[in-house]
Amino acid sequence: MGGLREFTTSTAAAATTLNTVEPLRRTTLNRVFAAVYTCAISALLYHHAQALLLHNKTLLSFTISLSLLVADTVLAFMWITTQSFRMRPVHRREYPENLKKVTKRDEFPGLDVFICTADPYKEPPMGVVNTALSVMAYDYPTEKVSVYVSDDGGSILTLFALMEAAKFANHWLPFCRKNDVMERNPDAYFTSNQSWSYETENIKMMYESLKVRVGHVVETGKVSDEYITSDQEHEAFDKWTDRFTRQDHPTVIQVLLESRKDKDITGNYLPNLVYVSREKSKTSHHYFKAGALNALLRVSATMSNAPIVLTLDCDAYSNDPETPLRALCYISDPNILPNLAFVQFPQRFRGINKNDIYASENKCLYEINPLGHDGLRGPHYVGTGTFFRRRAFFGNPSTFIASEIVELSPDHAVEEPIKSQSILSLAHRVAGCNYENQTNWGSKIGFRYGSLSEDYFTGFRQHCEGWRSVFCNPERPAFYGDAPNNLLDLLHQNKRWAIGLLQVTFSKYSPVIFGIHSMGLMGLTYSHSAFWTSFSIPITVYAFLPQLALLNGVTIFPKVSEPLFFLYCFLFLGAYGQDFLEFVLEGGTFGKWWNDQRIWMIKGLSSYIFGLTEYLLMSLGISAFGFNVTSKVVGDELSKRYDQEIFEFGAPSPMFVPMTMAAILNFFSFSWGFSHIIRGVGDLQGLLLQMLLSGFVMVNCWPIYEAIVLRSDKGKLPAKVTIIATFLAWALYYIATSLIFK
Ligand SMILES: O=c1ccn([C@@H]2O[C@H](COP(=O)(O)OP(=O)(O)O[C@H]3O[C@H](CO)[C@@H](O)[C@H](O)[C@H]3O)[C@@H](O)[C@H]2O)c(=O)[nH]1
Ligand SMILES: [Mn+2]
Repeated sequence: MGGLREFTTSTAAAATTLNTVEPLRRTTLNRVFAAVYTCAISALLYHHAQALLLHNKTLLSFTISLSLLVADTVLAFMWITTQSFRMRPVHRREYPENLKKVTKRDEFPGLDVFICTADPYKEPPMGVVNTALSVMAYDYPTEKVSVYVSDDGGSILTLFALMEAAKFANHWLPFCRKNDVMERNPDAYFTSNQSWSYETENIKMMYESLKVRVGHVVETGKVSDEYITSDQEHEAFDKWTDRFTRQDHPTVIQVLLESRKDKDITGNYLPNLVYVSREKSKTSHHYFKAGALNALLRVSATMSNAPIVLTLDCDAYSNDPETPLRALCYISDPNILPNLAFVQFPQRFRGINKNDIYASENKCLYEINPLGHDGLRGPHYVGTGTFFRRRAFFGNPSTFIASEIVELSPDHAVEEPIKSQSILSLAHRVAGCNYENQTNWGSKIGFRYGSLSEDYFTGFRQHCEGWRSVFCNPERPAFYGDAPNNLLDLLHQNKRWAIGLLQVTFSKYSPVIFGIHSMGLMGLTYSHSAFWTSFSIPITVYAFLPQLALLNGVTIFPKVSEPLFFLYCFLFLGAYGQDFLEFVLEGGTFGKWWNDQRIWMIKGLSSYIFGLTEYLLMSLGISAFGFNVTSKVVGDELSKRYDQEIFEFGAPSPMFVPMTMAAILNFFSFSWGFSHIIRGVGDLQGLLLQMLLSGFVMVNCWPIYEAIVLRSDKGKLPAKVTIIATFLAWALYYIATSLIFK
């Protein structure tokens, strides 16, 4: 890593500002509010405990007090964990224009880009091609850039697409440079660019014909001879023998472009482009994406061993060619560098509809909470858009852990050309599926194993080791990816995350114990995500219990005349109000916030409950962990409904059942309450809060009512789900009424 050190000192010599950091103005207010809110929570929990200990004479009052105590304790705990990122939020800014002033481009450190893909049908090869081209065309010395694509799908289609990309890069890279193109993802460029010239027309035609060839190959599922132009390509495709399957195949490493050798049409060097499909066998564990990334860490070490590594999901294309320079503004800062593990850019998504109906932007996770993390040890690693220092994968900032062979060490210099026999055979060796046996990979070095949320776990372990990270959120989004575009995909994705988090929560590295012990408040930020699934407890309680009580005319909240009534109002409005303010202050709109809180409720009634259940089953050995890749394919009809902001249910799934039950039950309880008010019977004062709550849940459930009653399109709620949910809601009412409310 000599290269990185020299680079730092030379820039440090010039006293030019590369980055600034500033506390957010709302910090003091946050702290005052935290003190007041803590008192309010304590008062409420005291009230519940008292009710439970002193006044519980019947099964009814006991059940109610206990449920409310448990639900509110969970909410209180989760609220406390959020304080960790409200205590010291910061905004950073970086000045890449200054970097250009003080450093010569040929002093920039090398950059290895890792792109992961896993399934040519859920992750169309054209998407991978566009992502690869967008980073190959970075505004960065091309001979310092190496792009490695990991293909866990072991697909000849993806390899073919990348070969085509390599040929197209010859034209695309000079075109971008010459015309100073911002969208270096060709697809995005041709969709948005309106000004035409002969040159543009020409390159567009090339791109279109590439698309046709790749499309044809993907459609037929094989690479026919007409598309193979050289013996080298033949040799590569010949590796796909009859015995080759995605779960069982030898390593395939194909150098598609070699920098310092391959030149584009204007005579400039091209970056390295390497296709890697690590060895797979049915008898060994592959650790999903973490395993893929570790294989890339090693393969890239043998070939280019750049000190900076950028990890990207295959859909996360670059939207700004300056991005590596922004990362360098931190990496080259001698005040930050010694402990710096990574610079994290937020995940941003293309094609989100106006009010973001599925809250796919995940604004709190990707944009708001990281500001708070950044005032402590830095943002969590979110899997993509992350510039790592290679050194951060080998031990803590002061103690280096060597890997088993010297060639994989971060300061090992690669002397030979990457296509040389010795390099290629070493690269194959380190991509083998038994290579990691009896090594520290996945436990002490590299990306860490043991969680389906490998990003969360790896970043967490690095922070525990004493590393820090930096959050970089420039105005022009650095990367754009694909968000799930239907409800079920979203719920499945969140279920996977939930399971991944639980694997960490209940490991020996649990954030609440190990995390808080090793890094205090920062550990609390990780505890917040670790217990996401626990939100399902209060959400379930508040979606069903007050409503069942209402249907039985039983009051469970304070009357309007009692002081406790105002405590409830304050707690509710305080939490929602603060959440709303943060959302809007960071550029959100009311519409998006509203959907964000709705989706939170929906996840609580599906992803989290099912994630928890599946985690338990898996821990008992009843089912196995799997990584279900999120589809990046968009169907026409589906995307039309998405653009109209209509919820997509479509396929019948058990995940829809609890939320539909809640919708039905809240409708009936609200109607019951309403009819009693009209008739002037019942205790309105006592039942008011329950009525308000039912009303609130109903407004949130509006898309579900629509999907049950008003719609006839393919995305409506399947009748099967409605029937089962109605039956279960009725059964719940019947059981509760006859056992508890009798
Ligand atoms: O065995 C596998 C499974 C997945 N992937 C890749 O992992 C990435 C993320 O998969 P995706 O289905 O898009 O999951 P998301 O939930 O959308 O991804 C988020 O959550 C993941 C952890 O669950 C992180 O790895 C991602 O970076 C983060 O964007 C994709 O590029 C896949 O190709 C692999 O390489 N190998
Ligand atoms: Mn994804």
